[in-house]
Amino acid sequence: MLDLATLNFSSTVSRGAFMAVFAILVLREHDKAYLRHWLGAALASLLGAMVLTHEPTNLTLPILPSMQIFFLYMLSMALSWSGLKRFYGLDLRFWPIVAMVLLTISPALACLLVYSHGLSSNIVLTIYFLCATTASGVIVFEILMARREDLWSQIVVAVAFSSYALSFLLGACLLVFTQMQPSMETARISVIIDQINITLVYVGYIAMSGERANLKLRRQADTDPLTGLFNRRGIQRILHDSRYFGSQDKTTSIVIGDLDHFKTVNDTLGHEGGDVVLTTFAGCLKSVLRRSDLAVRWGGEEFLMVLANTDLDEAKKFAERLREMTERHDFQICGDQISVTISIGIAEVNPESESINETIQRADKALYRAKREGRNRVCY
Ligand SMILES: Nc1nc2c(ncn2[C@@H]2O[C@H](COP(=O)(O)OP(=O)(O)OP(=O)(O)O)[C@@H](O)[C@H]2O)c(=O)[nH]1
Repeated sequence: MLDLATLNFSSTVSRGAFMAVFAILVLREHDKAYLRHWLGAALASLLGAMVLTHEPTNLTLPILPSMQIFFLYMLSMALSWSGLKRFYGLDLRFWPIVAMVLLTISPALACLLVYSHGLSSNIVLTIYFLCATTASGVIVFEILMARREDLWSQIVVAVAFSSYALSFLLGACLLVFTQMQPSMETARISVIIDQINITLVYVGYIAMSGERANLKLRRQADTDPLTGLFNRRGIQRILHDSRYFGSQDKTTSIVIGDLDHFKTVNDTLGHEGGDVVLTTFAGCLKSVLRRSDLAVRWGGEEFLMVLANTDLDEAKKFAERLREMTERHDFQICGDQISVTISIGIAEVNPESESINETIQRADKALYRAKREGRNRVCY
C-alpha cells in the first residue's frame, strides 16, 4: 500500500507533466485563449499539490498552507470553468465571474476566520467541500448546456467533474451528519480519487481541443471555399450515410441547376465578377432552402440541391420558384447590375430501384434537356 506522502508526490508529478503539455500547446497554438485558462488551471493545481507535498504528512495543516491549498485548488476549478466558457465561444459575464471569484476565495477566508477563533478545522473542510461541489456542478452544467458541440471527449471531462462533485458532496455530508473525523485512510482515498479525476479532466481537455481541430479540418474538406456550400466530397459522405434517408418519412428529390452562359458573365465582368455572381447566387439558394435540405456546389457554375421529404411535384414548384428568383435578382458587381438565368433538372429519388448516383444522373440528363430546349427552364 502506498503511503500518503508518496501519493501526494505522484499527484504533484502528474500535475507538473500536464502543466508542461498545456504550456507546449499554448506556445504552439497561441490563438486559442481557452488553452491559456487551462494552463492556468494546471499551474494552480500543481502549486496546490506542491504546498501539500512540502508539508509534513499531517491531517491538520497550519493555517497558511491550508489557506494556500484551498485557494489554489478552487482557483484551478475557476480557471477550468472560464476555459470551458472560452472553448465554447461563450461570453464571460460580470456576475458569473463575481460568483466564481467569491466561490474561489470563500474556503481560504473561512480558514482565516475559523483558525483565528480556534474553531474546529472540520468547519473549513466542510465549506471547502461545498464550494468545490458547487464549482464542479457548474462546470458539468456548462458542458451539458453545450451539447450542440458534438464532441465525445467532453463526456470524459463531464464524468470527471461529476465524480468530483459527488465525492466533495459525500465528504461534506460525512463531516456534517456523522461527525466523522478525517483519518489517514480517508486522506489516502481522497488523493487517489483526485488523481483519477484530474487525469481524466486534463486528458479530456487535450482530447477536446484535438477533436474539435479534426472536425474543423473535416468540415473544411467537405466545404466549397468560395460559396460555403458543401462540395462533392461533402455531399457524397452525407448521402452515403444510411441515417440520412432513414430519417425521412417521404421521398427525396434531387435538383441540379446550372447558371446559363456563365462564360459570357466571366468574359464581361472578369473572373472576380463571376465569383461575386456565384457567391450571391449561393446566398440566395441558402435563403430559399429549408434546414433539412442540402445545397452543394456541384461544379463551376453548377449547383445540386437535395430536397428532403419532397416529391417530384413539390420539387417542380421549388425549382420554378428558384428559376424565377434567379431571373428577377439584380446581381450587383462593382456598381453594375446584371441579370442571370438558370436551367434546372429534377429527379425524384427511388431508393428501391436505383442508387443515389443514378438519380443524380437522371437529374443531370434533365438539366441538359433544359439547356438544349433553350435554357432558363425546368425539366424533369
Ligand atoms: N468566376 C468563376 N468562373 C468559373 C468558376 N468555375 C468555373 N467557372 C467558369 O464557368 C464557365 C462555364 O462555362 P461553360 O461550361 O462553357 O458553360 P456556360 O458558359 O455557362 O454555358 P451553358 O452552361 O451552356 O449555359 C467557364 O468559363 C469557367 O471558367 C469559378 O469558380 N469562378
